[in-house]
This record gives sequence, structure tokens and C-alpha cells, in this order.
Amino acid sequence: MHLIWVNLMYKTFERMIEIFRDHEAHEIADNTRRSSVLEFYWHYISQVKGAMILLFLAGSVTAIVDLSIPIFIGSITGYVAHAKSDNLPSGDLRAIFIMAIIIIVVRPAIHFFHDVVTNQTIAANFTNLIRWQNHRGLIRQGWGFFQSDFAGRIANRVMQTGPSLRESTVATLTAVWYLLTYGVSSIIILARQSWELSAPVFGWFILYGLLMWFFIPRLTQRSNLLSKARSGLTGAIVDSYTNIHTVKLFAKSEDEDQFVRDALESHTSAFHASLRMVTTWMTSLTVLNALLLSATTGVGIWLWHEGSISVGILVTAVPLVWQIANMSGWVANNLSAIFENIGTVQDGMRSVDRPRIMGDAPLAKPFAYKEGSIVFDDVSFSYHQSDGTVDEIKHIDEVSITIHPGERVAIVGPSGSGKSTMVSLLLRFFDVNKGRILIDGQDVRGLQQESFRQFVGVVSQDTSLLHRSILDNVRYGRQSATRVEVEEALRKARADEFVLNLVDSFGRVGLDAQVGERGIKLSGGQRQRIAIARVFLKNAPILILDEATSALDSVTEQEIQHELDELMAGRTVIAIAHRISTIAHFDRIIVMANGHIAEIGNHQELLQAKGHYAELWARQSQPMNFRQEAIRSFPK
Ligand SMILES: Nc1ncnc2c1ncn2[C@@H]1O[C@H](COP(=O)(O)OP(=O)(O)OP(=O)(O)O)[C@@H](O)[C@H]1O
Repeated sequence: MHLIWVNLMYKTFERMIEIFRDHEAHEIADNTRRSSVLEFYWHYISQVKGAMILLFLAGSVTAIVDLSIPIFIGSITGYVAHAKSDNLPSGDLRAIFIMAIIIIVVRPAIHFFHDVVTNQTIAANFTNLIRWQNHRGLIRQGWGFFQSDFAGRIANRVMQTGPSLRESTVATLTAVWYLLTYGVSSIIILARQSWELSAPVFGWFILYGLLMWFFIPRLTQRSNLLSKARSGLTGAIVDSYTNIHTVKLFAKSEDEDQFVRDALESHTSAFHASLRMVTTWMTSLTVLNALLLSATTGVGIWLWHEGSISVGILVTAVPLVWQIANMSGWVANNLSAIFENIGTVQDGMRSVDRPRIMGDAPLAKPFAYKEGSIVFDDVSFSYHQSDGTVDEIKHIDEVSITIHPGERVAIVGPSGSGKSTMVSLLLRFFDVNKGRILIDGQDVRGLQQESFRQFVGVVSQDTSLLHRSILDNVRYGRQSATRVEVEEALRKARADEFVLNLVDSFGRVGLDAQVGERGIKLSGGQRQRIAIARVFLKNAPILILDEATSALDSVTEQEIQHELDELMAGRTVIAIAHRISTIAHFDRIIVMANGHIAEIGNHQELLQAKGHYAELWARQSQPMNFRQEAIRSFPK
């Protein structure tokens, strides 16, 4: 029965902050400008004001209750010094009784309240509210955003910003506020007895303030550098693990060691620099506290000797300042943690508090599908360089083409000629620098991106899968699909057989088997077939096939090609291919060279033109002729 009440009480506190609250209104990445640190803090704190006010009140009451203890010690000493042991006046007895109640009941109760608000209400919920909102903002960033940073570093920033922001806020509201409440009250209490007695505490506060003024900016700056070094280190390590295949393949372990070693060395020296500052700051405080204690004791004894204060006041003053000295170490620890955490938050802001790249325009409209026409109208585009400037090279150069509804168009051309970039522009992963791209007469820049991408099925070159089950991966094409529909899509993509035999390390089989991070437990061809199954399931009216069957053996490719041809019927298709034989039957073929359209026409027309395409065709046919020749001349 008791347990139920205890659980209920904990639950009440745990539910005070709703992590997934009203998130659309709180997306920081929607900001068009970057926030200051204070604005960034306020953005999150303002969402949990109630809990923060409770924490603030609990901290204030704790300081006042703690303050009463030296006062009571002083009072009791006073009573004992003047009264006889068998005859304590009833007023003194009452005061001792009140002190007992405060120590035995009130103090534990208020500490419990403080802890329950800090731990149950704030710790987990506030941290994860920040992480959730930051992740939501980041995942909506444009593709280009993720291309220009380490995934590990971005993840580290999302993970670190939450706890650091929470810890620094809680420490400010508890430690700093405690010291202020306790210290100012002490000065008032001592000054009411004698201003000389309060002078050391007063002086201590001024020197403490000066120390803070000197150390805080330096601590912040070094913490910033430390945090940056930590993110860089995580990024370097994660990058090695992510690309482990390349590392092994090229026997680059030594080089990778050096790469991570460099990052670790930068981190160590940033750490040393930060800790040097912390050690100097702590030592200065210890000296300051020693001065406070000896000055208060000296002044107190002198005043008592002069007869200006009683022994009770002297016995109150010494533990009062002793508590300030004790706490100042704790507060200093908290302060250095606060600034280390502010540094981490500032580092996190480099990823989290960024204007959204390639977000929807403010008045973006939902896409209205009509018949699937696509127009590239005098499109030019250059990628941005890592310093944010636009590359001088035109990666797409004044391209104009109209693709009619239901038309199948192939794009061929040498590597780096801009084929995939054309597709990225159509999907609005990047914005054109000149011209416009229209789908069904609607400029993609004025459309809600998710609304038109719903109508486009894409099999891309990079067929990495999510670390989830086969079922979840295929359902990425259409969440509402039934298991039977998923099985049918897998059958069409010739993936049903190998999926049936899949077993993961937890014994899950078939559709429920997990595929491993980025699908590495599957072969390249198997991953590609899962990606094709997704597109079968999505059943979108516009298809983009970027080297969709490049990883397949020729038998499987032919089998799937038949299903793909059926899927393509009546849909607008753009297919990128290196193997021309797979697209020779398309309605039109575009030959790209250095970002522009070099040739355009159907297979026959392009062969007759005797240009790049004809040359490419001849080259690709050659090995086959040679092979056939070889087979013919093979001894029977
Ligand atoms: N994210 C990027 N940032 C900067 N430059 C890029 C980026 N992606 C591609 N490029 C450059 O744009 C040019 C065209 O690349 P694209 O990927 O469109 O070529 P492609 O014809 O699809 O090549 P492939 O056949 O090898 O896939 C290349 O010079 C490439 O270096």
C-alpha cells in the first residue's frame, strides 16, 4: 500500500515535464538567425518554467534552513553559558525543541523535495526534451548539411547539449543561488550584531566576485576549446569505424591510429589547459577562505574581548562563515562545471542552432500531382565548397529539358558528368543557382518537400539500409503496407528467397530479421533488391532509378528488369545507367558531359549521330563481341 503511494508521488513529479510536448512550436533550427547563448538557454528553460521555479524555491528554503543551524548553535551555547544545568528556562527549552524539529523534520523534508525536483522532474525529462527537439530539428536539415560534417560529431553534439544545458541550469539555480542567499543573509545577521563582524564576509564576497570576473571568461574559453576537441575526437573515431571496410581494405590501421592519435593529442592538451585554469581557481579560493575564517574568528574574539558581542554571537559567527568557506568550494566546483557545460552547449549550438538548410519556403504549398511532367528550365548549379562559398565550376550548366508524362528518359555519361546532381536537384536536395525545375508545372522551390517526394520512387546508388528489420526497411516505401504486400514487393524484386533464409543473431527470421547497421549483413546485390522492393511497394507515379541494378548479377538483373519494365509502364521515369544495354529501349536518352547535355535522342538516333553515345555503345558492345568471338573460337 505504502509502495503505491510512493510510486504515485514519484510519478507525479516525473510527469511534470512532458518530453514530447508541442514540439513544432519549439524547433530551434527553424530560426533564420543563430541565437546567443542566453537565448538558446531560454528557449529550453522557458518550456519548463514551473519546474525551475520549484527548484529555485527549494534552493532558497534549503539555504535559509541551513542558516538557522549556526544560529541555533550560537543560541544554545548562550543558554548553556548562562543557565544552570538543572534549571533551563522554558523559553530556552522551547527554542531547543524548535531546533530539534527543524533538524529532524524540516531539513530532511526540504532536502527530499529539492532532490525529487532535481532528479525526478528535471534530470531525465529536461535532458531528453532538449535532445528530442534538437534531433527533430537536425533530421529536418537538408542533405547538404550532413554532407559537410561528421555524423559522429553531430550525434555527439545532440547527446551532449541536453545534459550540459540541464546541469549548468540546475547548478546555477542551486549552488550559486544557495551561496547568494546564505551569504547575504549571513552578512545581515552579523551586521545586526556589529558591522565589524560582517566586514570579513563582505570583503570575501567582493574578492570572490573579482576572482569570478577573472576566471569565468578564461574557463569558458578553455572549456569551449575542450568541447570542440572532444567533438572532433568523437568525429574522428566514428569516421574510422564507419569506413572500416576501406580502412581494412587498404591496410590503413597505422594511418588511422595516427589520425585518432592527433585528435587525442589535441583533446589532451585542451584538457590540460582547461584543468590548469581550474586548479589555479581552486587554490585561489582556498586561500580566500582561509582569510575569511581567520579574519572572522580574529574580529569575533576581539569584539567579545571588548564586550561588544556575547559568546553566543561568537559561536554563531564562526560556523556561519565556516559553512560559507565549505560551500564556496562546492560552488566553485559547480561553477567550473557550469562553464565547462556552457562550453559544451556552445559547441552543440554549432550544429543544433543553425538556420535550416533547404527547409520548406514559408509559404510552401503541398504538391498537386497531375500527370507527372518534369521540366528543367535553363538550370545551372554549382556545389558549395566547405568554406560555404559557391564553387566556380558549374556542375550543371544551362540544362533545359522537358520530360513528358509517362516518358522514360535515361541519363548516361562519364563519371562526374552531373547525372546524380540532376536527380538531386529534381528532388530539391539542393537549390538551383539559375533557372527552375517544375514538376507538373509547379516549381519545386515553392513546394512542401515531403509532399512531392511522396510521389517519387527512388532507387539510389547508395543502398545502405537502416539498422532495423527487413519488414521495417521495405515498409519505408509505404508504412501502411501489410506483410502480404511487403512479401509481394520482395518477390517482384527477387528478394523473397534470400529473405526467407535470413536469421539474425537474436534468432529472428525472414521479414523480422535485423539487417545490421547500414545493411552490412547483406550483400550489395541483396541490399539493392531490398531498395527495389521498397520502390515496388511505394508505387509512386514518378520513378528515379540511379544505377538501380548495378550491383546485381546479369541473371537476376534480367529477371528484375522484366518486373521493373512493368512498374515503369505509364509512369514518368528517369534512369541513370552506366550499362547502356539496360536503357537502350528508353524513349529518350540524354548524354551528359561536364554538366551539360551533349546529346539527346533515342537509341537509333544517337547511334546515327555517331557522337559520344555511339562511341560508348561501341565500347560497351566490344567486350561482348570479343566474348562471343572467344566463345565461337573455343575448341569444341
Ligand atoms: N556534395 C558535393 N559537393 C561538392 N561537389 C560535388 C558533390 N557531389 C558531387 N559533386 C561534384 O559534382 C560533379 C558531378 O557529380 P555527380 O555525382 O552528379 O556525377 P555523376 O555523373 O552522377 O557521376 P557517377 O557516374 O560517378 O555517379 C562531380 O565533379 C563531383 O565532384
